[in-house]
Amino acid sequence: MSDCFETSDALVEVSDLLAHIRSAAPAPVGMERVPLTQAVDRVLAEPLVAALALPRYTASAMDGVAFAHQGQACLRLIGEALAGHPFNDPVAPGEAVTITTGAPLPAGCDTVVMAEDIVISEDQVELARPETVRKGQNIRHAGEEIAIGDRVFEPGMLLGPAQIGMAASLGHSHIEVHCRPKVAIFSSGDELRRAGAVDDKSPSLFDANAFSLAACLKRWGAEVVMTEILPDRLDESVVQLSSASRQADLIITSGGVSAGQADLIRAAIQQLGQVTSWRVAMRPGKPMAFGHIQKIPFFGLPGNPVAALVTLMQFVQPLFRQLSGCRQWAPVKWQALCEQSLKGRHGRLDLLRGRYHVDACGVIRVNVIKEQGSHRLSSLYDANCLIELPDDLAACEAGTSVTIQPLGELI
Ligand SMILES: Nc1nc2c(c(=O)[nH]1)N[C@H]1C(S)=C(S)[C@@H](COP(=O)(O)OP(=O)(O)OC[C@H]3O[C@@H](n4cnc5c(N)ncnc54)[C@H](O)[C@@H]3O)O[C@H]1N2
Ligand code: MOO
Repeated sequence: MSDCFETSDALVEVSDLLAHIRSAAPAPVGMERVPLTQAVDRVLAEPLVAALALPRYTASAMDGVAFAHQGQACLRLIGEALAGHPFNDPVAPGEAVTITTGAPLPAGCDTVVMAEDIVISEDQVELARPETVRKGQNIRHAGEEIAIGDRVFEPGMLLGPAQIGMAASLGHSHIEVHCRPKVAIFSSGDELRRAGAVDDKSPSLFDANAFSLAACLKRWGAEVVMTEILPDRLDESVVQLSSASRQADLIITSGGVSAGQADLIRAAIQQLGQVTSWRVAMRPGKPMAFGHIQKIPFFGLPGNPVAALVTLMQFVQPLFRQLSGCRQWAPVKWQALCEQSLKGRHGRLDLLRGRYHVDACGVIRVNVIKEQGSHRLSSLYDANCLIELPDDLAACEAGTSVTIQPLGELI
């Protein structure tokens, strides 16, 4: 890693910090076999190879009648084929069977006409519009979706409901996934009290960050192994962080990382490992620190509650996804027309809280939230996106196209 990350207190550019974090990320955590019922939002650790074809057999796609297509309008009904109860005899030309959706197509049949387009009287079937019938219609062919031996999913895939349904269709009751990365979360500051504790009326405040950060990480699939408050004492912080480094795959602190006399987090990390980057050219989030204790990555997020969550989304998330084994993850970004002029600060990427909507012509339009203070958590839930004002712009006019990060995709 470059000296700039080790020694300089200059602001690090966002793209440089992201590259540094990516290169410093450890290998993905180990794997475990879990029941499919617990696999949603987990990351696949081994390829899923099909031992079966899908569909498993050639079947009807409609409720109706099956027969061999020869242009005829009238057929003799000889039986029925149901999903789960196939018709096992061959069907001769001129004959038909009633059939349900998903029932195996009997031998001799190649076409299905749906029930709405036929008239049945006793053992006769009349096709209402024979001229519209195409040979082979309404048939699902064995193996047309998945062939035996196909690599259906590659490792690194995030498993959603459709992938889980597919794994079940292929007969898997369990699946090999990466373990949940273990995360230790600390809030730093003598002013902090744990929600639920007695309010001692001193100028104290309830710890918001441990809860908001843990909530976000759990959504991403973390196992949060501890959430503790660190006092403004170096020795105590060193002991607790050291203990966390023996239990967690990732350590996150919030607060105590800027330039005040009680900002001890960087000093604690320097005793145990290394801070390789401090202060990023981004607002909110400037005082963020990154480093490691032994091989365990460490993020020192700023204490202001919005800054803590925004830096979690921007910098912790990419590393967390790598740690989880995700191979394809990238942040979602859209272009939107800004309806107001925007003000930021030259030399920093401003991430303004905004609200986007899609207008009647399908254009995404965005407005900035009035109050942007990074202590105001309400600015994050009043918003539905972050608006990027790049570091080479101090302002932009109304009507400019800007990049937005939809919050629904981030947290
Ligand atoms: N001289 C400087 N002062 C400050 C700088 C700077 O660069 N130089 N940066 C400012 C920015 S930007 C931010 S953000 C804050 C972050 O500083 P810290 O990370 O050291 O955070 P604290 O000072 O401990 O706390 C800041 C603020 O947030 C409240 N807080 C902290 N933890 C929590 C929590 N878990 N839940 C709720 N609220 C929390 C804390 O009480 C403070 O009000 O520094 C600026 N100053
Ligand atoms: O990280 Mo701070 O939020 O810019 O006040």
